[in-house]
Amino acid sequence: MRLHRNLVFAVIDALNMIFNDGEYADKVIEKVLKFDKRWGARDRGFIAETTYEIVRYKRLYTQIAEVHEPYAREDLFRVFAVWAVLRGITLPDWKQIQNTPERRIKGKFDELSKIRKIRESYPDWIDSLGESALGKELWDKESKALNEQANVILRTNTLKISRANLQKQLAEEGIATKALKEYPFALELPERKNVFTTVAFKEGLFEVQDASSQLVAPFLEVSPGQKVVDACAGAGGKTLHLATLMENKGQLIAMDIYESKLKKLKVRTRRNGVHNVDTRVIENSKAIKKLHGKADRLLLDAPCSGLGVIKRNPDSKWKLEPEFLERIKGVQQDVLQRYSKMVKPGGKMVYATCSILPEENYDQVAEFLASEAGQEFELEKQKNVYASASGYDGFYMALMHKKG
Ligand SMILES: C[S@@+](CC[C@H](N)C(=O)[O-])C[C@H]1O[C@@H](n2cnc3c(N)ncnc32)[C@H](O)[C@@H]1O
Repeated sequence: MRLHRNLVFAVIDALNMIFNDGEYADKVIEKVLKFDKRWGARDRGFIAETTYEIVRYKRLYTQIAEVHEPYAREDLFRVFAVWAVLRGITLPDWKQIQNTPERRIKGKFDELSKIRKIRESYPDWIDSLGESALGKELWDKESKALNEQANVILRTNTLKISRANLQKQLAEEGIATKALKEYPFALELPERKNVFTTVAFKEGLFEVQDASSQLVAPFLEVSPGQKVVDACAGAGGKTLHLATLMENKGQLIAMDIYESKLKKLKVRTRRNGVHNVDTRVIENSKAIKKLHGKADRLLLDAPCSGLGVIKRNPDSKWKLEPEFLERIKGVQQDVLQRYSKMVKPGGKMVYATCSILPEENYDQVAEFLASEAGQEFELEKQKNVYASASGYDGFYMALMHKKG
């Protein structure tokens, strides 16, 4: 591979914004890719993938490069040179990376790779938490699997098209896909492509949604005509999926504390041809009380650490803090306690997170079931999805019913 100066400079700029200015990697990539209109798909791919790879292995690469935060521009070039040497790329004769000690880099890599938290690049606290929560064997696998690049997965909007026909239409638009056997609505792209410019996307024939995330809505066992509440709907990834399972019939109430997210959801419902969604901002407890005892089904797709979706958001490894985890666990239990009252007798509720930590998952459900609010509920089934076993994001979901 030949390195192009302007593309490498774009990577350095991106790393500076992510590591030194604390900006989110996805937003930074979006911004940097706009620097030069002449860049083609390959150039863009190089910038995005190299930046993400360096963010993923930040601890390993910065330790090999012997640089410390905040990183000067020359430090970021040293980190980049480490990445290139370990990839077996011949370094060009640029002054920024002159005298890169290739043998020393390889030697340090061999030495530091013996230590999991450095090899897989996790902060100390996440690495010890992962091992104590999941056990050494599972965390060894999971910490590695969460560093793999996430493939693009689509969910067919079955309100408009079947999966087989969507696959055909995308093929006509030059997008090859593979139907995933165990995920009835999913198509996976073997090769990364921008799917948002396709006619199929503009017509609302699919949404981009990880395969594990596609397991959540079916777990709630909804049917057409029901009254379903999605209480942490955000921009509506799962709301849209619930609407397809309800065949656009019945009432689907999408709630969130942020109006801005619900606005994005509305745009998506229009594109998807979804007509049964009613959005409600949770400004105070009134919005919840109004629905006490009314819902046939309730989805609590709770805010969480996101430790299951590190593939997609590798910078969260460096942004997440123990205090945030403690705070979010409080929100998770509060949501279970107060929002569960919306379920009517005989109704069902799913509590889900994109975390792999038992303290955000089963432990929360167990605490809820043992509390006064949980007395009327029984756990029907639960599922832990690990990236190392599924190849997709890490998730947790628990289905509970309220006694009739
Ligand atoms: C995991 S995200 C939801 C993702 C969304 N369901 C999807 O599939 O695209 C969790 C959501 O909970 C919202 N949230 C945080 N605290 C909340 C609360 N107390 N009540 C309701 N929603 C809350 C966040 O704004 C965020 O959108």
